[in-house]
Amino acid sequence: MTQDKGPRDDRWYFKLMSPNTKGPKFAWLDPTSIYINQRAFQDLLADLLADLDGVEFDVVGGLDAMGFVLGAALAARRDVGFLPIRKAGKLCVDTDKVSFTNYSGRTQDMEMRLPAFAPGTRVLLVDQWIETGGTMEGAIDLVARQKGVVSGLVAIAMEDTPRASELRDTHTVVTAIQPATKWQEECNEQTLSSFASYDARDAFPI
Ligand SMILES: O=P(O)(O)OC[C@H]1O[C@H](OP(=O)(O)OP(=O)(O)O)[C@H](O)[C@@H]1O
Repeated sequence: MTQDKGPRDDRWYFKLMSPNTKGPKFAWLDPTSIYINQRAFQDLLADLLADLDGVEFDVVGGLDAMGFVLGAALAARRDVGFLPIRKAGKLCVDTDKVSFTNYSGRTQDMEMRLPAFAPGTRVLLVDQWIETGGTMEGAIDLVARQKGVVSGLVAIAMEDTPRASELRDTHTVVTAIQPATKWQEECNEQTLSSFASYDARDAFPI
């Protein structure tokens, strides 16, 4: 059931997120349009940072590719370093590797440099969006294997799929789309009512 969270349920910048125009091989949603617009990007960061208040971490681990944008911005604001977790075959240093399957059903490999941090390091994992949770689970594994501590998971949106919901039960999760809001319901249905009036020009830099 929808829970009215007042202004928190009405984050104006969600309306800038683009629908898929390329068909089922692609994600249903493209949040990157939020990044284009200075006001939207700053408001998104401010909302996430407000909810991260009290969450302690030593480094932000950003997931390839779009988690780099959000993760690096949050790391800079919180004055910590940034650790890229990359799709396989890109890093020219020693790496640890996991396989994961994401929303597309494709199995891919993901790598993190080895070593990346000392045991006990607190890592905040950031990705743009979580659907099945497969990608995030892979990143959690990589951190655990180097004896890091996952201090939280951050994304713009996380669908209430079974594995993603399990992540909410087992970790501190901060998402711009708040659980039990109308945006969350729409996200679960993989269509936003704002798509009907979507205009790419609304996201243009001011
Ligand atoms: O929860 P899952 O089902 O695993 O899917 C979520 C992943 O898919 C999207 O990225 P994508 O792989 O499309 O790559 P991109 O970041 O390069 O756009 C998203 O940013 C997550 O990384």
